[in-house]
Amino acid sequence: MVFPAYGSVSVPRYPLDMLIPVVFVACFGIFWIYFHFKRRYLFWSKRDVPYLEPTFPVGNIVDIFNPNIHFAHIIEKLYKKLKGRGDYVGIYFFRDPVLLVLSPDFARTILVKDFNYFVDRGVYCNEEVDPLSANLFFMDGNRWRKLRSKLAPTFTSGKLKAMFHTIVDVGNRLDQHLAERCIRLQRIDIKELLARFMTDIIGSCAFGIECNSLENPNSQFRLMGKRMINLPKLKALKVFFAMMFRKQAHALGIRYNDKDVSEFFMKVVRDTIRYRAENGVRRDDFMQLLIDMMKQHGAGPGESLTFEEIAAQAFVFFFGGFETSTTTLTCALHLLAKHPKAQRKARKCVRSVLAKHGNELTYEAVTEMDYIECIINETLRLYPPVATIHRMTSQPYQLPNGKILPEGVGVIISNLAFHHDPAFFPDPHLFKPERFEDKTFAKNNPNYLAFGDGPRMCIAMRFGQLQTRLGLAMLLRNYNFTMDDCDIDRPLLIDPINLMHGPAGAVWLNVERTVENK
Ligand code: HEM
Repeated sequence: MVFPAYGSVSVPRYPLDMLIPVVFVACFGIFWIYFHFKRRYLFWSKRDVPYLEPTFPVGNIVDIFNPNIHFAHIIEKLYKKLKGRGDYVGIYFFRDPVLLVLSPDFARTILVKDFNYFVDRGVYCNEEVDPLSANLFFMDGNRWRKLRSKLAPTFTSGKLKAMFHTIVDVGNRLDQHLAERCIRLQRIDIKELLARFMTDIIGSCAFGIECNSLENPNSQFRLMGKRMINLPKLKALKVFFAMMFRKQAHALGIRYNDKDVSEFFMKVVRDTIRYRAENGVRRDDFMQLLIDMMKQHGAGPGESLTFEEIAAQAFVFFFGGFETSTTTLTCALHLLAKHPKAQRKARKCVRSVLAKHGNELTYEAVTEMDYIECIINETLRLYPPVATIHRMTSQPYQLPNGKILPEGVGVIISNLAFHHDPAFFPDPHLFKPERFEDKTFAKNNPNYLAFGDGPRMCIAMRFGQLQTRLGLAMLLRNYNFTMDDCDIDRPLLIDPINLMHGPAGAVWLNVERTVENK
């Protein structure tokens, strides 16, 4: 064995000559990024668009690193600051120019009149690693157009009527569930209860599956729903990175849905399709309509709905359906507990319409409950679950000042800011369902964008309205909702990390079965 002589052992060196190139490369990198950003920051001035001076590297969204503020509130804050500078203003999300729309009329131009220039939503998705992201919400261009026209017939009033009894069945189970618990006053986390209720409705309507999460809070569908909504901080950061840096996120293969969540939904869809085919089962639900579409459109290449496409649409119906409607109903009940007079009026409306319909909750009865409609509209005005509307130029677009926006520039519309602007809704922070008593007010109002607008507005608006109205009617018919005195003046806190704009944590209300004339 040969031992090296002490004198020949080479002493490890951490020398300056290794450090210097590293520091040099780092400095060069930082300078390069800095100048790259600075060049990008000339985008709006070159196009004579009024803009807000950006700060390197965050642009105009400095608050993005504040973990206590929701993205929709950051945009609302910018709107308040910049309002009065015209129809639109240029801002920057990190290095990317984004057009912030300041007037509802210009919002309508983008969403409706000039829609052909703004077909894309421009949100990140990566179909290769995450097949469920190939859904209507994320898709762009011609693929979106084709899919939208195929899916639109899913939500006609005829189809909704056929599905109505499925929703009522789940509603009856909710009634029974509460009846057993609320003979005397009970304090209930209404958000959790409604999330389970909505999971059961959407599970049934989108997948044709009895999730039974009302009875079993740990049902797999409920757990999956929670996983999609309550993002851990690291995952939220990843999603946020993907939104801001789409190309880089694509290259890194970032996915929204965890692999096991994705596999769970794919398996449910596969099993459902197989079960129905083998047993000749048909149901009045979205899944059946999707399966029928797979058969109908199976003619030409590119025309058929593939299994992955079916799974992705069922998934977006589940995700889009349960969280938006849970948030709406939770906020509505919270507001009604704060405003007992409005709650009594709503209950009276439900009971008097039901009396006319032989005490049966029919489709026609629910659509006749005008005051319930006003409450849902006012709730969505105050708390829109989708609180920013996104578009991206899908071809070069000439701005009203004659300058051209190239393809791929983001556009953001803050429906939350419009809804809270006293110029459009006097006393915007007060709960006044009566504002919507004139039925045309919500329909033709460019300031009210709870479901978006134009060809890309919420495809399931009528379904969302139906299930929230029905849920509210069922609950108000037999239950009274109140809150403890100490909670009356406390505002509803919004969860800053959730992609949707909805309440943070539990929402506790006192629930009690009511007597007929109360
Ligand atoms: C109260 C309930 C709901 C609200 C407030 C709501 C709101 C919205 C909004 C604001 C958009 C974006 C519109 C735009 O960009 O112009 C949207 C899109 C969408 N929503 Fe809803 N939604 C609700 C319920 C539902 C339900 C129940 C489903 C599914 C069953 C659903 C599925 C979708 C889909 C698939 C899109 C994308 C449409 C497209 O890009 O073509 N939503 N929703």
